[in-house]
Amino acid sequence: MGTVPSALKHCLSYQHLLKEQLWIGEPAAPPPALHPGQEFQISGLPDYVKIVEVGPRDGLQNEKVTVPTDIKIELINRLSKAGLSVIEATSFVSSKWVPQMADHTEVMRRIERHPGVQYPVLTPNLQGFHSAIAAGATEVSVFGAASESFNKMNINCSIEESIEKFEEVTKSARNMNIPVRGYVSCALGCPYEGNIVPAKVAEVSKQLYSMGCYEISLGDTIGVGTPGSMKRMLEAVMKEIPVSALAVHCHDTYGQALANILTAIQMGVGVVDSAVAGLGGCPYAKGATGNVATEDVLYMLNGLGINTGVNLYKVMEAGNFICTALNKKTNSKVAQASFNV
Ligand SMILES: CC(C)(COP(=O)([O-])OP(=O)([O-])OC[C@H]1O[C@@H](n2cnc3c(N)ncnc32)[C@H](O)[C@@H]1OP(=O)([O-])[O-])[C@@H](O)C(=O)NCCC(=O)NCCSC(=O)C[C@@](C)(O)CC(=O)[O-]
Repeated sequence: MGTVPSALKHCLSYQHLLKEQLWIGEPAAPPPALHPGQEFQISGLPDYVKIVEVGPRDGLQNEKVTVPTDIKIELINRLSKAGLSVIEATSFVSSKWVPQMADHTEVMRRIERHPGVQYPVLTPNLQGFHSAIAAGATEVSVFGAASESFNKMNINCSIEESIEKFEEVTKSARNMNIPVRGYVSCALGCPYEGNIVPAKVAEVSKQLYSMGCYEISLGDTIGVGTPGSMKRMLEAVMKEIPVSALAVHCHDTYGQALANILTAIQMGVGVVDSAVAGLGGCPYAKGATGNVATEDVLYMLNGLGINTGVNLYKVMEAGNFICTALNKKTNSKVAQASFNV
């Protein structure tokens, strides 16, 4: 904001904008009446998009300094009050591999659970699944990849071996009525193999869907995708899986995340993963930056008249809380503009 004249800054002050309906999380305003012959330029948009907030897990897992458990719990509690219906809380992985998530049990036991909010956790195998259930998880996610090299680096087994482990998890989960979500990482590129063909993404997605995952989240793990590659990948996956069961999970390394999400929702995808303050990165994808910021996704969706049920201002406050606790600057453009940081 350094070169913006102060008069303009005053015009668009945070206090002023907060008074606008868009900013306080009220249902999106109905579109203005059209003149005869006038059409909206953006077609095929849904009325509602579900946001899956992954900040407490994907966002924090990559932090170098151990984040105190109380801070994680407070973050989740604040997000729960913002109207989000899904908050990915932690992961039941090896603490030798991802030390930041070692307090998973305490997090799950101590968070305030709000009615209507799901708190899924990552479980790569049966061991993680049983620990998660013992800690009170009522929804889990398995996480595979469309790249052999990434899968090996991330969960120490081949894609085929991982599918066998995930089948064990989904079978146990089915017996306990626990919903399972499936991730496919490297859907638009891999840090070790580069380009990934859409057919491979479709193949792994189909395997996860066939074993009972109710939703498949397609991860642009290193944020290299563009609307073009997103469209090609989704076309391939949608031949195998109904679009109603798909989600997109975009990192913003190359600044393409919002454009990619818009492309996905125009193609019928109704679920978007994002992280408060754009926190994040994957420990096994060096150089990849954070997830797309929840605040920025909400701002875009509000502007499109798409309802999410989420209060943008409360998410911004939660983002401010975690950034202050971590002593870092938010990656959300919306929060930067609003708080003048
Ligand atoms: C998957 C494992 C556990 C395999 O790890 P492994 O070493 O191959 O496992 P193992 O079965 O050979 O067991 C070795 C040790 O790990 C323990 N172990 C075994 N399983 C568990 C478990 N569930 N929880 C806790 N401990 C576990 C097990 O008890 C044993 O302990 P020891 O006897 O040596 O003391 C390991 O590779 C791991 O933890 N990897 C970390 C994966 C991870 O969290 N990655 C980041 C999340 S994925 C992501 O960010 C991408 C995503 C989802 O956001 C989407 C996108 O952006 O694309």
